[in-house]
Amino acid sequence: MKLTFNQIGKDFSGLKVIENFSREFEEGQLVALVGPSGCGKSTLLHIAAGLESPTSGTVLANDRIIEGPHPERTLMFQENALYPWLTLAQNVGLALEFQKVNKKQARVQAFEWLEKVNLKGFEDYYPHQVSGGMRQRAALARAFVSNPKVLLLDEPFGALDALTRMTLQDALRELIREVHPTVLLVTHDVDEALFLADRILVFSPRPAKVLKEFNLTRHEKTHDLSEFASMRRQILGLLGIHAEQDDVAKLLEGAEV
Ligand SMILES: Nc1ncnc2c1ncn2[C@@H]1O[C@H](COP(=O)(O)OP(=O)(O)OP(=O)(O)O)[C@@H](O)[C@H]1O
Repeated sequence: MKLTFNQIGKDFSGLKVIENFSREFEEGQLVALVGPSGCGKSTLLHIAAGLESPTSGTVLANDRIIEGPHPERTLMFQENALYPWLTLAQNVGLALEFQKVNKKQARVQAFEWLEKVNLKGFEDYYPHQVSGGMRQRAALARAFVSNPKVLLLDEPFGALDALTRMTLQDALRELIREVHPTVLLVTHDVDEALFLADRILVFSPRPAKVLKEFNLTRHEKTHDLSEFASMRRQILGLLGIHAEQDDVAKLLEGAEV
């Protein structure tokens, strides 16, 4: 599904958060949104999800104006949003039950998707009985089970350690290859953006404006991102950061390093 942002502006009680944002995101593309904390990246996702209305402009999903949430556009957050009183399989299946798939069929599909994210054998565990990485795997399964046309990921792996994050990035890439949604990914991790994205938009401080766009479509990527060293330097430079890579995520999150 193609997403088109047409001259989007957004104010919150007079606070200008987004100004004149226009971009087209082609079907199946993964576009990373990178920028300083509070610049308006999540707000762009919420507008695409139909949870917020723009103050000016329109967003189109294919040729239809987005006027509210729709199951074909799925939002996933950093904090695992699994229901603690449901098992992993029930959490994943629930997304289908909301769409009127019967319980038995939903359970079968939940098991299939949990297997794809390496959680075979944990279907009947509750969220508190598995690790944070496993919870995010289950959240990925839940995001993909209803075959979304658009996936809006807001710092999905931000709370995980670096190693777990990388395995989750691999899992996400596999799922994307299979389902082929259009993906907008908000991340503070420049390496995550370089690894996953076809395009990277770097935003200014609020009100969010695109400072620069990077195109990575042709690269066949591994976690060895040395070939992107110069792009990484440019992105960090645009964000006003000249630090060792380990410090970057913390700096972007506003912490002192
Ligand atoms: N529902 C809301 N009501 C009022 N103000 C809001 C609302 N949502 C966001 N804002 C404000 O809009 C600005 C941008 O917020 P947003 O969450 O989009 O930034 P962000 O770039 O995603 O930040 P971060 O990287 O820290 O998550 C902030 O100043 C925030 O306080």
